[in-house]
Amino acid sequence: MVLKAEIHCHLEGAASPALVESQARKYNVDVSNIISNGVFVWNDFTQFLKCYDGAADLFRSADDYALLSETYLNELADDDCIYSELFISTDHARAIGISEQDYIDGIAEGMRRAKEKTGIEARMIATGLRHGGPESVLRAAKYVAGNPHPLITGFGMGGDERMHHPKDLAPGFDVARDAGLGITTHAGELVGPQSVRDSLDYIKPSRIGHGVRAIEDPDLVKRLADEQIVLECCPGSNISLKVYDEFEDHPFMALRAAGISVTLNSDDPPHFHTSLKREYEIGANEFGLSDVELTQITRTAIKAAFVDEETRKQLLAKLD
Ligand SMILES: Nc1ncnc2[nH]cnc12
Ligand SMILES: [Zn+2]
Repeated sequence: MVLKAEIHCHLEGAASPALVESQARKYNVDVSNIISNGVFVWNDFTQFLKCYDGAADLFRSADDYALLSETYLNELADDDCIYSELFISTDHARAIGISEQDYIDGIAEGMRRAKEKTGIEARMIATGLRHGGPESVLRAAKYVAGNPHPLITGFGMGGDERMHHPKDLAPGFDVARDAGLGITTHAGELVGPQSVRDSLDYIKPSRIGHGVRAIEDPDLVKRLADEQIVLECCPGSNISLKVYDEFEDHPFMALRAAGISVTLNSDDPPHFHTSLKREYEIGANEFGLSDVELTQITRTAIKAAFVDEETRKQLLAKLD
């Protein structure tokens, strides 16, 4: 049995079609535009984001969010996951008209219940939405910096990487860093190496979400290895979004061979027909990783986690 850890998963993107359909019944909403035959439907990244927002729109109270985080974390724990970092977005709270505080308290309550039941440790990474622009990222950062929560330990950014330059988005990350939060950002998923380089220069993260397209530039690969930047790789997501056609084209093993710290993650599991368990299976079956090597990947994730040192020590001890 390989113990697992996940440091890149979007909470709203982890809601299963069954859970979204049950929420749709609760709020009497038609979801046939985003779910067909029990599967999320979208064709490209832009449509995926719309589908994601449609699912997120059905979580409308602290109780709904507690149910969502508890359900996902219990599933993870069943698959031998001991640690999970979930991307959250206070923009979603604003979109559904609940307070940021209710949104965060609901998620924290779900985390508490899952931990009580399974022992799984979890933290939140607040995110700004890139396509919302610099002001919206700054607003999200200011909220979490001004309202510290013990389970919010990082700040990141998702959304459309094709929009806005990291230089313009950096002020929000400066606020979050000054508040003591760990920093990560999506880059090198939809856009090539320049996006990763600009993110390193201006956003100064210790981790990059995806980052896989760095492989297109050998100097950047060396920089990522030298600076010990950890990549939150999500191979199933990359295949689903057609960043790569086949797993044999995926650069996971090449990045790893170049000395970069890589991890395995599910991103938005039901949208990409995956789970953390399946990502580890991809590691074994497509990339040829042994159980010892997969456990090393879990260790890398925990070493890179945005968590206090005592918790990190306890988690690492479980792997020995
Ligand atoms: N794969 C992804 N890339 C960028 N933003 C996202 N938000 C949710 N999933 C995402
Ligand atoms: Zn992501």
